[in-house]
Amino acid sequence: MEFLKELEGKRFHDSLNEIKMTTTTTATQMMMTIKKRRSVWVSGPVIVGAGPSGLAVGACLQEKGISSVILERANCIASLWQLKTYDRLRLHLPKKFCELPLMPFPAHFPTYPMKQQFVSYLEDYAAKFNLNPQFNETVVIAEFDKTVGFWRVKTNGLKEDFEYICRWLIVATGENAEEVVPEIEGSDEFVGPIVHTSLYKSGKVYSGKKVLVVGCGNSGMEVCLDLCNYNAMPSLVVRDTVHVLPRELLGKSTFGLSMWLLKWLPVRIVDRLLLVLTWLILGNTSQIGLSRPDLGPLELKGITGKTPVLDVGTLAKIRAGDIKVYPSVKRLTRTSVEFIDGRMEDFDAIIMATGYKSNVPSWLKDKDLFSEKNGLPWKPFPNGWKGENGLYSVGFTKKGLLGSSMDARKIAQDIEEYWKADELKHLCTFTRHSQL
Ligand SMILES: Cc1cc2nc3c(=O)[nH]c(=O)nc-3n(C[C@H](O)[C@H](O)[C@H](O)COP(=O)(O)OP(=O)(O)OC[C@H]3O[C@@H](n4cnc5c(N)ncnc54)[C@H](O)[C@@H]3O)c2cc1C
Ligand SMILES: NC(=O)C1=CN([C@@H]2O[C@H](COP(=O)(O)OP(=O)(O)OC[C@H]3O[C@@H](n4cnc5c(N)ncnc54)[C@H](OP(=O)(O)O)[C@@H]3O)[C@@H](O)[C@H]2O)C=CC1
Ligand SMILES: O=C(O)C(=O)Cc1c[nH]c2ccccc12
Repeated sequence: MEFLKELEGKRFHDSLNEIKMTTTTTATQMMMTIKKRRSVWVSGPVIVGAGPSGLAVGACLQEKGISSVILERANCIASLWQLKTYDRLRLHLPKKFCELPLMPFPAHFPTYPMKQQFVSYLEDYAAKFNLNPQFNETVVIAEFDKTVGFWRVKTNGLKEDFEYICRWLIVATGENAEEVVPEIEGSDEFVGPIVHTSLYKSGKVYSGKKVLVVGCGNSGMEVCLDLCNYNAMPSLVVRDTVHVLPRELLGKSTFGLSMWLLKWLPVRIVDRLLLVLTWLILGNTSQIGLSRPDLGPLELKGITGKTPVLDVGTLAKIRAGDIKVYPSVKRLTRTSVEFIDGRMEDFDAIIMATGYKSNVPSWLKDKDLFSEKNGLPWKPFPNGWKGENGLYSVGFTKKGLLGSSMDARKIAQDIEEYWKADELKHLCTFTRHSQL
């Protein structure tokens, strides 16, 4: 133990030589690797995250002749899409609302591209703009060093740890960085698997099984449908009100139609129209356990960020009795689930479709741009993209990929102004020196 204390002391005194330890049961088995944290000076911005948002801002900067360094904890771009989503996933907004700046989707892509098509678009996008993220590097601390006027961004890598020193720091780690898994009484007792939707690929492994899906956002609703298609027996926990809209209305995408109507009409009127049209197509959803919030879908999205569910067939399955709807879970026992209305039912597996959260407060020391409570910018859209001292945020607008593109453009434009001013300064200095 003394040995450990000594090491801790050394770690404290030696900030550049980070010491990493993994301990097993005995001191003799103690393995120790000493990892040096190498400092890297970056003349352009450092972008944290190589999802669509990080790539979008990298491309916009590149177009202006500004190279950036992109740091990514996973081993690939768009890790949310490649590693944490189910097989049948498609964009649920038409492609024209999901394309990143400077490169449209290929014309042959369908209106709602499949996951693999979206990923291949992103790969082509990264290649076109020569974006080569540093993979397997997790940002663990980023803080502004007032004494020198630069950001210090510390990463942990597989073999080496780094400290990047830069003037601009762009946060692109996303609204969906970490899974939210609420604690449920009796989880330890339940004998079946309890998995988050980020690990769900398809219903194949659940064929013939009774599965409880907790959460009725877009993930929970679509996972239920997928389970039905693989002959599993899903039930859905709906704890609160929810807006379910058809993906298309009057032959147009609901999202596209909403955006068009919003150009002419106030949000409340558009919501009214959407709900009347929805009622004609989907009928009364409260009869099947899905009551609607008092606020309309777009007004609610604007105020709370809660995305309406875009139905792709789940409602019909609920109506047909293929998916049962339950209220909140009270507790779990070995094989069954007790609901708050007193009903009990046996289940083989539980899928937590309970969403995600930002991880920014866990690594960004600055507290001015992002709230520590929810890891999102304090200021609502469209004002949350810029902080102090060269700090920016992209993709935290609750407006999907369209929001990411808007942020990315603004950030690149803003940095370009400083960049040009710097170039001018250097030019002046150079001219002065050559005149001497
Ligand atoms: C299932 C699903 C479907 C969706 N469908 C749509 C849609 O159809 N249309 C739409 O507009 N939006 C959609 N969204 C919204 C979604 O937020 C965007 O699609 C998009 O992925 C957001 O991109 P992003 O780059 O901001 O975040 P992400 O895609 O989450 O990328 C962030 C990256 O940052 C990395 N990272 C996180 N923390 C660190 C760290 N500390 N150090 C280094 N790297 C880190 C992550 O590994 C990740 O690769 C969907 C979301 C989900 C979950
Ligand atoms: N095809 C597509 O393009 C898809 C897009 N998406 C997008 O991905 C993002 C994440 O979606 P999703 O994974 O569905 O997460 P969401 O955050 O949208 O939904 C989480 C759901 O879980 C519920 N919930 C949370 N905790 C509990 C609990 N303890 N008990 C019961 N219910 C609980 C929430 O209820 P409450 O509302 O009451 O808090 C909510 O219904 C969204 O932006 C979504 O639109 C997702 C899937 C497909
Ligand atoms: O998929 C998401 O969660 C998004 O943020 C994009 C989105 C889907 N449906 C919407 C309705 C209003 C605004 C954005 C979206």
